[in-house]
Amino acid sequence: MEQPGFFKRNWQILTPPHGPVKSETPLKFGILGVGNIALTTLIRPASLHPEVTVEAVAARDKTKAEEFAKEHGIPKVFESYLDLIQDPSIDAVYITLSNDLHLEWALRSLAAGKHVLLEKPSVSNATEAELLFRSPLLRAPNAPVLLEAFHYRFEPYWTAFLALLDKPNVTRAKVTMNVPQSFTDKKDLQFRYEVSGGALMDLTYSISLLRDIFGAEPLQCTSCKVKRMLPPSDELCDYGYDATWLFPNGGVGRAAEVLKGTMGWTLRTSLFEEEAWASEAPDDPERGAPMGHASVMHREMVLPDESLPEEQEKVMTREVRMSNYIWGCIWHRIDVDDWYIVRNKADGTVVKRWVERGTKKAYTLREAGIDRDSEPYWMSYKYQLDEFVNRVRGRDGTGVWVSGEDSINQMKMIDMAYEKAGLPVRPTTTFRLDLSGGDD
Ligand SMILES: NC(=O)C1=CN([C@@H]2O[C@H](COP(=O)(O)OP(=O)(O)OC[C@H]3O[C@@H](n4cnc5c(N)ncnc54)[C@H](OP(=O)(O)O)[C@@H]3O)[C@@H](O)[C@H]2O)C=CC1
Ligand SMILES: O=C1OC[C@@H](O)[C@H](O)[C@H]1O
Repeated sequence: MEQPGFFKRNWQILTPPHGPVKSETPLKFGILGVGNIALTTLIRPASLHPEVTVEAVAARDKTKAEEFAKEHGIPKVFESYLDLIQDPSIDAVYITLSNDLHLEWALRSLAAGKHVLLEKPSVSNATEAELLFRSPLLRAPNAPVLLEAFHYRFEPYWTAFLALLDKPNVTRAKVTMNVPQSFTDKKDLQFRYEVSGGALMDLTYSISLLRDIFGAEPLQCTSCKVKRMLPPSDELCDYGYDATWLFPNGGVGRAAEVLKGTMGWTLRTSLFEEEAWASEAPDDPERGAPMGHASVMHREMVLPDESLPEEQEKVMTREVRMSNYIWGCIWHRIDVDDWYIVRNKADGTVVKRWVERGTKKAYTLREAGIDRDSEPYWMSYKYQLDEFVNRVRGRDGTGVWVSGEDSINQMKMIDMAYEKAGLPVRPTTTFRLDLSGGDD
C-alpha cells in the first residue's frame, strides 16, 4: 500500500479519521487530573481504538474537571480522584498527575483493582519504584496491569532503529533532546523539587533510550553536569543535564537534554567527529533536535574478504542515527553509515577507505517488520494503548512492553545521575498503602 506523504500524514495526525465502531465490552478508562497532555496521550488514541472508551475524569477542582469533560465528551465527572478509582464501572486509570503523586495514586488504583497507565517518570526515585513495581498487588492472581507510559518504545520506527544495532558491540551512544523554552515557559511542575520535577525526571526519555540501546543497565554514572534553576526559583531543580554512564560492555552512554532550549537543531551529529562527542553543554542551541536525536557507534568488526591479500584485512564500523525519536510519527529519519577500511594487519596503515550510507523509516508496524495492521497517522500513544489493551485482555501483542523491572532500573539510573551531580534524589512520599484493608 502506498504511504501518505508528510503533509497528508500530519493532517491525519491532527484530524484522525472517524474512529472504529466500539466493542460492547470496552475497557473503560478514567483520567486522574486534567493536564494538557491527556487529549494527545489518551483521548485521541482511545477514539481510534475499538475496545477503549474514556468514561470519567476527576480533578482537584470539580469545575475544571467538568469543563474538561464537556470539551472532550467524557460522560462522568467525579468529586475526587478517590471517588473515581472506587467506581466499579471503571476498568483502567490513566495517571497524569505531578510526579510526586504517581506512587500514591498508582498503588491506590491497583488496590481498587484498576489497570494503570502511569505517566513517565513512573515515580520519584528507585525506592518508590521498588515499592510500586514489586508491590504484592501485582503478584496476586489476575493482578491488574501496570505500565509506565514510555510511549516512544511502542513506535514502529523505534523497533526499526533497534534492529539495526548490535547491542553488545555498542561503544558509544549519545542521545539529546532540546525542548524549546517556548514549550515549557508556562509549565511549573518540571521546575519544582518538592513535586519531583527536574530535567532528569521530566526528560527521562534519553536515559530510557540509552538503556534500550545498550540492552543493559549501567554500572555507574561517570559524570553529570546539571543546569539548575536560579534563585528565587528552586535550586534543587535541574532544567538541563549532560551525563555519562558506563555500561557493562565497556561502552559509554551519554544523555543531554534541556527544558529551556531553543528551536535550533542539528540533524546529524556523527560520533566519528570527536567534537560532536566532546562538545554540547546543556545550553548549546545546536545540541540536538527538539524532539530528540540518538547516535550510536559500534566497535569495529573484521569482515572476511577472500579477495584481499593475506596481509590485509577489511574492517567495518557501523554508526546508526535517529532523528526525532519522540514524535517521529510527524517525521523521522534513521541513518545507517557503514564505514569500511582495508588495512595492513602488521601496522594498521589504511590502504582504502569508503562509507556506505543508507536511510530507513518506519511509519507503520509492517515497515518495522512486524506483521500487524497499523496506520501511518497513529502516534506512539496509540501503539502504546494497543499493547496495554492486549495485556489486559491476555492477548499476544507486538512483544514491545516496559516491564516493572525496567521501570525500577530507569529510576535507578536517574538517581545515580542526581547523586553524581550533587543534587538530592527526588523526595520519597510518606504515603504507604495499608494492604490490611485501611487506606494509608
Ligand atoms: N507522555 C507525554 O508525552 C507527556 C507526559 N507528561 C507527564 O505527565 C505528567 C503531568 O505533567 P504535565 O502535563 O506537565 O502537568 P500538568 O500541569 O499539565 O498536569 C498535572 C496534573 O497534576 C495535578 N496536580 C496535583 N497536585 C498538583 C500540584 N500540587 N501542583 C500542580 N498540579 C498538581 C493536576 O491535577 P488536577 O487537574 O486535579 O488539578 C494537574 O492536572 C508528568 O508526569 C509528566 O512527566 C507530560 C507531558 C508530556
Ligand atoms: O514528556 C514530555 O515530552 C515533551 C516535554 O515538553 C514535556 O515536558 C515532557 O513531559
